[in-house]
Parts: sequence; structure tokens; C-alpha cells
Amino acid sequence: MTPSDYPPRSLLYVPGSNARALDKAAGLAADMLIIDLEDAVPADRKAEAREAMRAAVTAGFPGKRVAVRVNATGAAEQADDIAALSGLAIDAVVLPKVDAPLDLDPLRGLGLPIFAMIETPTAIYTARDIAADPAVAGLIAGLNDLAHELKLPDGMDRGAMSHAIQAIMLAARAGGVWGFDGVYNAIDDAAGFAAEAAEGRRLGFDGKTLIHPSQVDPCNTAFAPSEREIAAAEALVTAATGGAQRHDGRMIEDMHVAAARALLERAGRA
Ligand SMILES: CC(C)(COP(=O)(O)OP(=O)(O)OC[C@H]1O[C@@H](n2cnc3c(N)ncnc32)[C@H](O)[C@@H]1OP(=O)(O)O)[C@@H](O)C(=O)NCCC(=O)NCCSC(=O)C[C@H](O)C(=O)O
Ligand SMILES: [Mg+2]
Repeated sequence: MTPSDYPPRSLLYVPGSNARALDKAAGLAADMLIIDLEDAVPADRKAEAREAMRAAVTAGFPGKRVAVRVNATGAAEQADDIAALSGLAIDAVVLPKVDAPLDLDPLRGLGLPIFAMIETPTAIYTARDIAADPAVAGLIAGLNDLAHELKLPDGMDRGAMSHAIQAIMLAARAGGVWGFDGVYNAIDDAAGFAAEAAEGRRLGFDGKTLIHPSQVDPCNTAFAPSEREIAAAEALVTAATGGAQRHDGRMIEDMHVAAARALLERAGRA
């Protein structure tokens, strides 16, 4: 995976300790699997999860990008997690609770793109430096932890975290890396998920992290250009003459043409 590849739209966490989920993941349409060795795995099953992760990655997930989330820098399990990645063909490593570029140091030797999770108040202020680090290919919002750290009375309240969510995306773009939205915990609330995924795309996120198979297809739809967007982009590119002009009742300039071309390329319609 290189930064010039398209960003994954759907990134599904799969607990390393859940054999059924690891099995099921191979048949899902997620663009990327994130095999989790951190919070989804009970403390007394970390070694077992590492072994299962190694076996699953070695068996392969054809057609999918695969990342592994290791434990945070400073956690006792991290060294064993990193050792367990040795010789595995994965596309990225996800590092939780990154507060500063220094936290990336234990992972640098892997030579893999790092997706850094921004999930503490400190990280909201250092996200720009983290995104600017050459080892970082993307930022992931960790909103469960952020809500916890902020002591939000209503838990995962995106309204109360709107400044932080936008700061993550600003930092990602300032650093020229991808940005991925946080997870939606209410797995049975399809309408709520669709609304949150649409909001994430509107805020500029490239994709969204997921926790359940039922979220994969709606996520791919939310982060793919719609037919209406494609038609509008085609009309804009056809009408563009360069510089400022009126098109469909609004002003367009060259950056709008560039955005329309990028959307068409992403949709395979360039
Ligand atoms: C949330 C869950 C615990 C729900 O589990 P469960 O009720 O058992 O799910 P279902 O019975 O509906 O599952 C149906 C089938 O789908 C498979 N499944 C479920 N989840 C996954 C998955 N994530 N990947 C692949 N397959 C999955 C089940 O095995 C069933 O299969 P089958 O029986 O063969 O039909 C559970 O969904 C879950 O554990 N999700 C992931 C949780 C996780 O990884 N959490 C950590 C990441 S989230 C996070 O930490 C974000 C961030 O750090 C932050 O701070 O916000
Ligand atoms: Mg977290």
C-alpha cells in the first residue's frame, strides 16, 4: 500500500481473539481489516490473539488490505505485538493512543505505513505533528477513548466532540495523510449509522472505522460517489472553460474542476 493508492472507505476491526470473526472477515466487503490486539482483546487472551492474528494473516485475506492494531506505546504487551508482526505481509500497522511523534518510535523498524489513532485531549493538540511524521499514512479518530478522557456525561456525543473531530481532519489534510472517522457503537441502529457515515464524509474523512459486518456495505456506499454526484461532476467538467464562471447557478473555478475530476477518477468514470 502506498499513499498514492485510494484510501480504504471501510476499515473493519476484527478482534484477534475472536476466531469466528476472523473467519467471517474474509468474506466481507470491507476495504481494510484491522485485526485488533488492543482493546477488543481481554488482558488474559493477548498471547492467544497474537497467535490467531499470525495464523489468519498467513492464511491470507484475498483482495483485502490488512492492518494490525498493536497495543499502545508504553503498554507491556506492545513489544510482543511488534515481534508477532515479523515476516507478515500486512499493509499497515495501527497504533492507538498516539500523543506525540515519539510514540511512533517502537514501530519505525517495521517499515510499514502507520495509522495513528488520535484519541486523547493531548493528541488533539499534537495531531498536526503526528500527521506530519513521514512514517504516518493516516489518522484514525478514536472517539470512545476521547469521550472517556473528556468525561462526557453522555458518552459518545459527537456534538460535544465536534471541535476535536474537525481538528483530526484538519491535521490529516495539513500533513497530507488520510483521515478515518471513529466507530459507531449502536450496531442495531442502521439509520443512525448511515447518518453518521454521511456526516463523516461531509467532514472530509476518507473512510470510517467499523465494528460489525452489518456496517460494511452502508459504509462503502456512504464513502463512494453517488450517481447524482457523478452526473454533476461530469456536467461541471464538460462546462468548465477555465477561471471563474457561472455554472448551474453558482460560481466555479479551477479547484472545483479539479475536485470533479478527482471524484470521477475515484468512481472509475474519468
Ligand atoms: C460488537 C460485537 C461484540 C457484537 O458481537 P455479536 O453480538 O456476537 O455479533 P453478532 O452475533 O451480530 O455477529 C454476527 C456474525 O458476525 C460476526 N462478527 C461480528 N463482529 C464481527 C467483526 N467485527 N468482524 C468480523 N465478523 C464479525 C460474528 O462472529 C457472527 O458470525 P457468524 O456467527 O459466523 O455468523 C462484535 O461485533 C465485535 O466484537 N466487534 C468488534 C469490536 C472491536 O473490535 N472493538 C475494538 C475496536 S473499536 C475501538 O476500540 C475504537 C477506538 O479505539 C475508540 O476508542 O473509539
Ligand atoms: Mg480507543
